[in-house]
Amino acid sequence: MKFPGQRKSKHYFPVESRDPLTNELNPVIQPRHTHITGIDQTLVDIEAHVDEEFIARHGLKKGNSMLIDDAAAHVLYEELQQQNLITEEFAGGTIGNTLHNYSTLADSRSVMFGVMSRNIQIGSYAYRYLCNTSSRVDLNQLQPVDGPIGRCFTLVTECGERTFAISKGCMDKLTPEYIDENLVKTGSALVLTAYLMRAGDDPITDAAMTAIHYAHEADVPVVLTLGTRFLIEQDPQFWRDFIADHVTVLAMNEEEAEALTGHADPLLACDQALEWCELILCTAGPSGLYMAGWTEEDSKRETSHMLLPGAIPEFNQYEFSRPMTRAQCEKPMKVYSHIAPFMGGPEKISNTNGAGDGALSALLHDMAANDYHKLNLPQSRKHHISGLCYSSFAQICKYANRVSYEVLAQYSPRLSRGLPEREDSLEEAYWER
Ligand SMILES: Nc1ncnc2c1ncn2[C@@H]1O[C@H](COP(=O)(O)OP(=O)(O)O)[C@@H](O)[C@H]1O
Ligand SMILES: Nc1nc2c(ncn2[C@@H]2O[C@H](COP(=O)(O)O)[C@@H](O)[C@H]2O)c(=O)[nH]1
Repeated sequence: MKFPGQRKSKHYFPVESRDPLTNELNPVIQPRHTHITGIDQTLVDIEAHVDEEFIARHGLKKGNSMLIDDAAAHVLYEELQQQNLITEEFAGGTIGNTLHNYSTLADSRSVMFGVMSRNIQIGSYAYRYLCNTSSRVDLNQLQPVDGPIGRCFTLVTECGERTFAISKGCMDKLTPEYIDENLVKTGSALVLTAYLMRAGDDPITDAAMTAIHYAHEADVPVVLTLGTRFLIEQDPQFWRDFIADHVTVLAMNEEEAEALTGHADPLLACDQALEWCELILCTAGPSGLYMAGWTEEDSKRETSHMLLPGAIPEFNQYEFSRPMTRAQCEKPMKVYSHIAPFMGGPEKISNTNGAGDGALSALLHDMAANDYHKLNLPQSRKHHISGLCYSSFAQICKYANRVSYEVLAQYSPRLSRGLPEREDSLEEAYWER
């Protein structure tokens, strides 16, 4: 497990290089490792640059992710091929991307539950999916199916917006027996997407609910990313109840946040959604990102950054506090943080595909690092108070933002490598420039 956020460690990280005093108290020869788990619809992104007329002609809605049937997929694919519009084909799926990016950043194991074609031809989509996934993502639990994985036509229009048309294949055929109870229960987090709930009669929804049940039994945080506003605005009350009943950490963009809460202001949306869950990551495109959560009143920490105006005045006052669940607090108080895009964003953004998933993988890294540190150094001062994360709200914002930038700069939703090694301190080497 790498240190989250590539900054100088004040606590012992990696855990082997500890203070000689604590070594005597509790010698650890081999650190104990942690992992996270996730469920996804196994998908390959087929990226093409098209105009808005193309989107409308194929009955799609700009910015949405829509399911299309085999006939529509055939027509779409034929046209893309004939006009030579396909620019890239790479492994996708919102949770697949998040697990891959987590494993790349943390240099640590994640486990993916999903399906995979039983017979794989070299060069097929299934083959590409496997080739384009980090070897730190454990794919041994995948359920074999007799058919293709899904295809996600990722149609990028001139403004950089991406519209998804999903040809399902067998991506929703995952059954609950393929969810390994022990792996979920021993994980640092279980990560899911709202897309898993739109599978109709296919079993992946039951598989997700089974995993959620295992996670709750073992007190493992359940992390949900909302996917697209179009899905949420169909039935916001369903999602509010779902989050209140099942979700610990919620990730969304500002449009999904508005669909969920009715608030266009991301800060007010976060404030509202905090009534239903414990921690929120809300990305807001060119406006950067917000985090909101709970901390213990008695251990809150004041920021040294400028106090920010907003719908909640000086909302970032305690952003140096660490996120906790309400159950971990005697006197819970709400904390908010915001950050503008790293270095103002890359000079050129060809598309924003996967920027939000990238931010979430950084948050997951911080959560898993906390678990890892606690498992190996339970007596550390860090764990006198139980927290959800290793770092403060402000520090996680920086890290998440930095990772989004990297995804935007490299034209693919999956990181090809971790953050640059020279960036051994975000504050000194990079951030303050
Ligand atoms: N146009 C942009 N300029 C600068 N940074 C951006 C831009 N779009 C996205 N980002 C960065 O990427 C993060 C995630 O982007 P966003 O578009 O909100 O995610 P999603 O893919 O979930 O819609 C933002 O918080 C910001 O840091
Ligand atoms: N599991 C699913 N993933 C989907 C679906 N529609 C799109 N996607 C994936 O989202 C990422 C991009 O994420 P974002 O951060 O830009 O929102 C992309 O790689 C697609 O594969 C879906 O229905 N299910």
